[in-house]
Amino acid sequence: MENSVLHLENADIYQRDNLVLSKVNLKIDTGDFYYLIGKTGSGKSSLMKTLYGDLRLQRGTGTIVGFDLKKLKEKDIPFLRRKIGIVFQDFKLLNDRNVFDNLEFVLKATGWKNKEERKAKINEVLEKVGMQKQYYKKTFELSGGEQQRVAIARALLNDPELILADEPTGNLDPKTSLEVMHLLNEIHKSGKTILMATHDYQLIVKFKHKTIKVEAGELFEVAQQAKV
Ligand SMILES: Nc1ncnc2c1ncn2[C@@H]1O[C@H](COP(=O)(O)OP(=O)(O)OP(=O)(O)O)[C@@H](O)[C@H]1O
Repeated sequence: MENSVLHLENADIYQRDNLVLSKVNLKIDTGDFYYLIGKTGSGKSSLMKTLYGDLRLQRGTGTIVGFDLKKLKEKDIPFLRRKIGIVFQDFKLLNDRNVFDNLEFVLKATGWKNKEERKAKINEVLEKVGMQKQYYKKTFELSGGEQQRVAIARALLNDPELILADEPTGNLDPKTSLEVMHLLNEIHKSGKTILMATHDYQLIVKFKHKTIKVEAGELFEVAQQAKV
C-alpha cells in the first residue's frame, strides 16, 4: 500500500449538487503513467479538481500523496499542492512576468528562502524542459508549446510525488503536442508518476500507457490505445 500515491475507493465526484462520477475506484502507484480519457463533459476535469483539492470529496474515500481527501481543509491545500505538480491546458502562467520570475514566484510561495538555491532549482527545471536559454522572456513572447514547457518546469519545482496534467496538449497543434508529450514521457522515465487527462488519440496511439476511461458517470480501466 505504501507504494500507492493515489487511492480512491467508491469515491463520488460532484460538481455542486450534480453527481458527475459515481463509485470511482482507482489506484495509482509510484512510477505509473495513466491516461484519463473520456468525451467532453464526461468528468475528467471534475476528477482532477477533486484530486488537487478544488472540489471536495463528499462520499467514498480518497488518499493522495499522503493526504486524506475527505478530511482535507482549506489550510491543507497549499501543502497538498507542494507534493503534486499540476499542468493545465491553458498553462496558467503569470503574463506580467518573465519565465524566471514565474518560477521564482512559486518557490518563494513554497518556502524557498535562499536566493542561490532558488536560482539553481530554476536552472535545473528549465534545463529539463529545454527552456534554460529563454529564462528572461515574458510569457507572451513564447509560443504555446514553450509556455507549456515552462508550466511543466513549474510543476517540477518541488519534486512532486505525482503530476496531474489536465489536457496538457489541448491548446497545441499536433506537432507541438508530440513534442510536449515526448517531454512528459522523458519525465516519466526519470521516475515521475503521471496522470494525464487527454482527448488526443494521436498521443494515445503513439505513446502507450495504461488507460482509464470515464463514461456514463463511471470510471474503468480500458485497453491501451482505447478510443476516446
Ligand atoms: N462549475 C460547475 N458547476 C456545475 N457543473 C459543472 C461545473 N463544471 C462542470 N460541470 C459539469 O460537470 C460535468 C463534467 O464536466 P468536466 O469539466 O469534469 O468534464 P470533462 O470531461 O473534463 O470535459 P472537457 O473535456 O470538456 O474538459 C459536465 O456535465 C459539466 O457540465
